Amino acid sequence: MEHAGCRMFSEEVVFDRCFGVLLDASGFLCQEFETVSKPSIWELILLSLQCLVAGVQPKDLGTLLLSQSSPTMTSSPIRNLLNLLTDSVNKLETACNASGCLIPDLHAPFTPASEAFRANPIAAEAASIICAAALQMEAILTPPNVSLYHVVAGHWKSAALRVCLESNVTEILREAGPGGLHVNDIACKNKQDPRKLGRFIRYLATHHIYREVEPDVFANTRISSMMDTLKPSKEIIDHPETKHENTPGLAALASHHLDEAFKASAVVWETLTDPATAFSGDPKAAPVSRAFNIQGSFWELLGRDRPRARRFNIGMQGVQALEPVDAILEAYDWKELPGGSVVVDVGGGVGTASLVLAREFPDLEIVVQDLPGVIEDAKKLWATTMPNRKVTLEVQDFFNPQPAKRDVSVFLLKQVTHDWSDEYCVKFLTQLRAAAQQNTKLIIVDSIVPFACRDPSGDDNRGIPGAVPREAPAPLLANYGAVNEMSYNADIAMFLFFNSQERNIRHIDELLLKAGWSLRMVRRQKGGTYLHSIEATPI
Ligand SMILES: C[S@@+](CC[C@H](N)C(=O)[O-])C[C@H]1O[C@@H](n2cnc3c(N)ncnc32)[C@H](O)[C@@H]1O
Repeated sequence: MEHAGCRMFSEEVVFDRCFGVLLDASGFLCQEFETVSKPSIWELILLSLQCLVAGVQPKDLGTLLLSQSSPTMTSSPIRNLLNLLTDSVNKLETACNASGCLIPDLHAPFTPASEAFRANPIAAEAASIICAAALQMEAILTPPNVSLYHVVAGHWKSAALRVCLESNVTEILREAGPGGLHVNDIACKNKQDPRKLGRFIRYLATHHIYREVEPDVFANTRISSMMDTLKPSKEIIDHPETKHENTPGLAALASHHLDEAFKASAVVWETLTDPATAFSGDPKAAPVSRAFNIQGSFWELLGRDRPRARRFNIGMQGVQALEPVDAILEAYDWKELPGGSVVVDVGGGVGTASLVLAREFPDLEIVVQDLPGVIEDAKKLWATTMPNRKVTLEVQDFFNPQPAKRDVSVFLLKQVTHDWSDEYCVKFLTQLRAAAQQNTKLIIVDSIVPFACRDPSGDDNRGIPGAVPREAPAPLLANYGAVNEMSYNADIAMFLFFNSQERNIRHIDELLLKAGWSLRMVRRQKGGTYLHSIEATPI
């Protein structure tokens, strides 16, 4: 007997229905979830009663039983990922509520505030786990041919992005606001064919870079806003040659990668199979030289192409700006050095890192070494920034022997080794070893590429402190997967441009040993920086 709005059952009906539901649900579980160990009879009775009252079908009872994940039941991989997701979303929301930070809105432009939540390590870690779990779930469930084509078609997406970046779609859409703009109006401004342009924007909107607000009307997302030069669209459409001047630099960097790196990528296989370049470590054997048909290195290409050189420099300044200026202070326990200790910043550029050390540690004797033109620029910089600080700004090719009679406490090599292939690195590391005393430290500051699997070397007998990075919880990839992709991107870029590479910790260890140095510890820097510090001593 049933009333409107509520159900009334006689005892017999309850028993019959319970029993029926129980039988059906057990059958369903046996058929559909063969790997699941059997729930107890009491769990089944309780849940079947709940189902009966709620009007749930036996098939759904099976699913419900799984979701309640009794300790006796084995979880599926996607259920494990879902649990990680749920747990991490809880942690992220709690951390954001406590700090007053917002979880970013995909449809709002990037601002420093939109990323502020990452300053809290618990929130940052939770966000990484959520991304890694979601991507792994996607890899499990997306048809494998589609997954493969995410990568096969990578260069088509790059081509679409280049079209939008170079034709200033982001700036035009910024001016249109969140309601977006019809593709005909976008094309009218950037002088493109709307039927072609719309297809590229839609392709990117399918990956959350831009948003199709209504058919053929597009708006920016937080991701596309990263390409914004923040200049009026008319100005950069009329004067493309100065588009990147006085900008944050990420658009310049992306433009450089979508141009030179894109073209170099097209000839990677040819470079690896040509006997003249396949096993060479020469910078002139990099794919970029083949792509642009030049005999020299990438530097020579830039030397004869001013606009590309200018864009590259603006992009590099943008990358440098992402790195906290004071990160060098965490690279070594500088305060343990007695007053008068000599720190040599090898290939130190204009001395950006040394300026920080000179300010914080007035008693250190600092030497910045680089090639002649760079040292000229360094002199100008130090004269204006720290006119009263005694510093040695020295022209020194690091492939040559170091000046004799200098008792060096620390040789610092910041972002130098990744510019060179192994054979060249061994040459300059050997020169530094020849000039080292037994107590000299070598500090290499560079990125360290993580393995995509768990690294057992933390447990080996040598136990190098810091050698193994923080690893993601199982069943995630130990390196957190594609959310942590930037160091692999950088590695491939170093190959394309310089025939060099970013290295993993075992590779760095081997390189040091070949040049007479012994790896002692790794200082993993905090705060999202991609640079870490490797300390070595003479063997
Ligand atoms: C990527 S930059 C790093 C600069 C600096 N260490 C920093 O982190 O800001 C590499 C530096 O190595 C310098 N360099 C390249 N070849 C060199 C050589 N043979 N001898 C000395 N310096 C060199 C370059 O001029 C450049 O300043």
